Amino acid sequence: MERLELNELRAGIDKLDREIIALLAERYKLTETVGEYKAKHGLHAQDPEREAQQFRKITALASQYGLEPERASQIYRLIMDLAIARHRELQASV
Ligand SMILES: C=C(O[C@@H]1C=C(C(=O)O)C=C[C@H]1O)C(=O)O
Repeated sequence: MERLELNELRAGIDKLDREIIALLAERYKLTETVGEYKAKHGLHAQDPEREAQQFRKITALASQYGLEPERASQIYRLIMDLAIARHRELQASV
């Protein structure tokens, strides 16, 4: 691989990272609102039924886009765990 090609690949990565961060921030705002609703109504921070539904969707989407479903699941496990931790914080502050 030439140096120029490496730089082009990295520029592509930088562009995608900006989009990923923007989308994660948007997702975070939605989960924050869900967390506030749950805290207000005394609902559990974690919802295993919703998570099972999410993982079915995520693994199907990953296959569709050529990403290993197991990798996508690992990434989403972390994203969801962070949302759940935040929901627990919100519940503790009610
Ligand atoms: C956001 C929610 O809370 C938790 C986080 C989830 C997520 O990040 O997708 C899914 C289920 C819940 O364990 C929710 O219940 O919808």
